[in-house]
Order: sequence, then C-alpha cells, then structure tokens
Amino acid sequence: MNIASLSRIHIDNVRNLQQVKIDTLRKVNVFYGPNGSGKTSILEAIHLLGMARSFRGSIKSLITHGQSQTTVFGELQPGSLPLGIQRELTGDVTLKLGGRPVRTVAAMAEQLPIQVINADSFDLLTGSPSARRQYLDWGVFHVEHRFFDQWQRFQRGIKQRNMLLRRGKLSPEELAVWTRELAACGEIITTYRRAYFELLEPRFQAIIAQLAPSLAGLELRFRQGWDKQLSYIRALENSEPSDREQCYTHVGPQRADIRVLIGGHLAADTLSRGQQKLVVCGLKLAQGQLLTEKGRGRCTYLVDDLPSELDQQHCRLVCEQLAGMKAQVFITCVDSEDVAAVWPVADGDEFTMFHVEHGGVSAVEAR
Ligand SMILES: Nc1ncnc2c1ncn2[C@@H]1O[C@H](COP(=O)(O)OP(=O)(O)OP(=O)(O)O)[C@@H](O)[C@H]1O
Repeated sequence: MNIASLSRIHIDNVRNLQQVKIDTLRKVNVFYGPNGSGKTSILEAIHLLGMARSFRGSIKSLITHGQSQTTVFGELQPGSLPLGIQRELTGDVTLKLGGRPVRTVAAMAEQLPIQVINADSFDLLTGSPSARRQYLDWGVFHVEHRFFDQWQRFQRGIKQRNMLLRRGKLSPEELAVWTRELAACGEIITTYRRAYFELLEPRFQAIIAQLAPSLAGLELRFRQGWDKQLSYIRALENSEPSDREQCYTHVGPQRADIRVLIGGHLAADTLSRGQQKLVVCGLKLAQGQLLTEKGRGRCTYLVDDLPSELDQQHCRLVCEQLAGMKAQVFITCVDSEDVAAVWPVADGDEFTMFHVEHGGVSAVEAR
C-alpha cells in the first residue's frame, strides 16, 4: 500500500517562491505568515507535483513573473522515491517518477493522492454539478482502477455523438452506433460511481456526526444523470428527438450529481458559511478515509487558511479528524497559534511549523 509522505520539497519559481528548499517535512506541516507571503503558493507547488496543475489559476499565472519555467521536486517516504515536475510557459510539461520520465499525470496522482480544502472547495456545495462530479470521480478513479479507461471511452463517445448531432442530416444507423457505445460505457461508469457513493455516504455521515452534531439530518443523494427507472440505452433512445433538435446528448453520466440536502432543502441555500465548510471538510475527509480503507494509500491534505470561517472549537474538531486519519497534512494560517493551539497534543512529534515571509520559508522550533 502506498503510504505517501513527502519528506522534502524543492520549489523553483512558483509565484513569489523563487527558490525554496524544505528538507524537514513531517506529518503535520503548518505554514504561517502574513498575507501575500507565499503560504498558499507552497500548497500550490505540492499540488503541482501530484496533479501537474495549480488549484488556482493557470500555469502562466503560477510561474514567477519574468521566468519561463517552474520546477518542483519532492521525495516520498518510505523508499526515498523522487518525484519531479517541470512546467514551461510554452506549455511543455516534464514529469519524472523515480528519476524516469512518465507520460501521464495519473501516474503521479497515484503516488501522491491530493485533497485540497480551500475557499474554492465551497463550490462542492454552491457550485455547478461538475464540481461534485469531479469530486466523485476523484474517488472512483483512486479506488476503482478500471474506471479511468471507461471514463475516457465515454468522453470520446459523447464527443463523437454530439458532433454527429451537430452535423444534422445523420442516418439513424450512424447515431445508433454511438448511442450503443455511450450506453455501454455509461452504464459501467455509473455502476462504479454508485458503488463508490454507497461506500462514501456512511463514512461522511460518521465524520459529520463528529464535526457538527447539529447537522444531523444531512443527506447525500446520488443522481446518475438520467431517470433511474430506465436503462441508459432506453433513456438515450427516449431523448433522441430532443437530442436531434438541440444537437447534443441530454442524458447520461455527464449530468450526474450529488445532492446535499438538509431537512429536504439544499444545504447550499440553508447552511451558514462555517457549516458549509464543515460539510466540505466532511466530504473530503470521507474520501481520504475510504482511500485508506481500500488499501490505496493515504491522501495528502492541503488545507489553505484552515481557521477562516471556523470558530476555535470547530477548528479543533477538524484538526482532530485530520490527525486521526494519519494523513500527511499541509496547513496554512496567518498566526502561529491558529493551528498550534488546536492540533491534538499527542501528535507533538509529528508536528512542525514554518514561518513564511516574502517568499522565504524557515523552520520554527518544535512546540
Ligand atoms: N506569477 C507571480 N510571480 C511573482 N509573484 C507572484 C506571482 N503571482 C502572485 N505573486 C505574489 O506572490 C505572493 C503569493 O502569495 P500567496 O497567495 O501564496 O500568499 P499567502 O501567504 O497565501 O497570502 P494570504 O494569507 O493573503 O492568502 C503574493 O505576494 C503575490 O502578489
């Protein structure tokens, strides 16, 4: 089982981090410092290593102004596995794992499964269904290795079918070929998604009961993207007239969603910002827990500005959950005590703090 844990990270040219070397990473890494000092940029660099992209903005905006490329190097323990990425303004990407070039980001993501909790994570509740599909598919991808091929097959299929629909004047046989193709992989994707969701939901409920007992009554509902009484092929056949009329495929996994409800209302319309953040944390923590239970390793958590929106008691509860997962975490905050004061004391040996200022990072004496 991959129990990825970064022991070192070297960052070149990520925003205001021109050359940063951190060789003393531990399980819990807290980066504190004033606004604009570069804390989030450290999380971005780690994200780049696992996902080959930033979680905010384009690569162009991430590369230090005046530079043409960014490089991030990391070392995973145990086994001292080196991991490297170079991205250039031209769009070129070089990925290396164990000193050898790799072609797909998936290979990196498998080594370093990353979960981000930041201000954009609210999209999980308040954003469009695509944010929730991405969330769901992240989990299915990591737990069910056959998913990715089928997902790619579906993406190709729907592109072809929509192209045909746009072309107009198509014969029923031509369309039927792609309808059958889509139906086949669409059913498989949905089976994987549903199976994953059914494992995820009870874990989420258990975590949220700890994080926010007052939110008992939260419900997660999986929507597959077409009438659940119908097979996908039948749903596609039924929607063919409107597909032809409007030139795109109306039903299918591309419309799947997870509804988050409380007392029958959408959580996004009902919960306070702090409560929403707790739900988001619950969703992300549940995925990490499931990943580990499935023997697929541990998530690396990147938590940007943990204290924002949360009172100290809830901050403490989130930290307790993170500590319980035994995952490696990277947390940013403004004041040194924001996290140190609430992280479980028993984790002392695993806990380290870094002060970030003007793009420089320095380790701080253990608490
Ligand atoms: N491409 C770039 N090149 C150089 N500097 C940049 C670039 N993009 C952003 N910056 C600067 O780098 C810094 C990035 O800061 P970052 O967002 O990591 O700050 P932070 O410590 O997380 O701040 P906050 O507490 O306000 O969230 C900012 O000062 C920003 O102005």
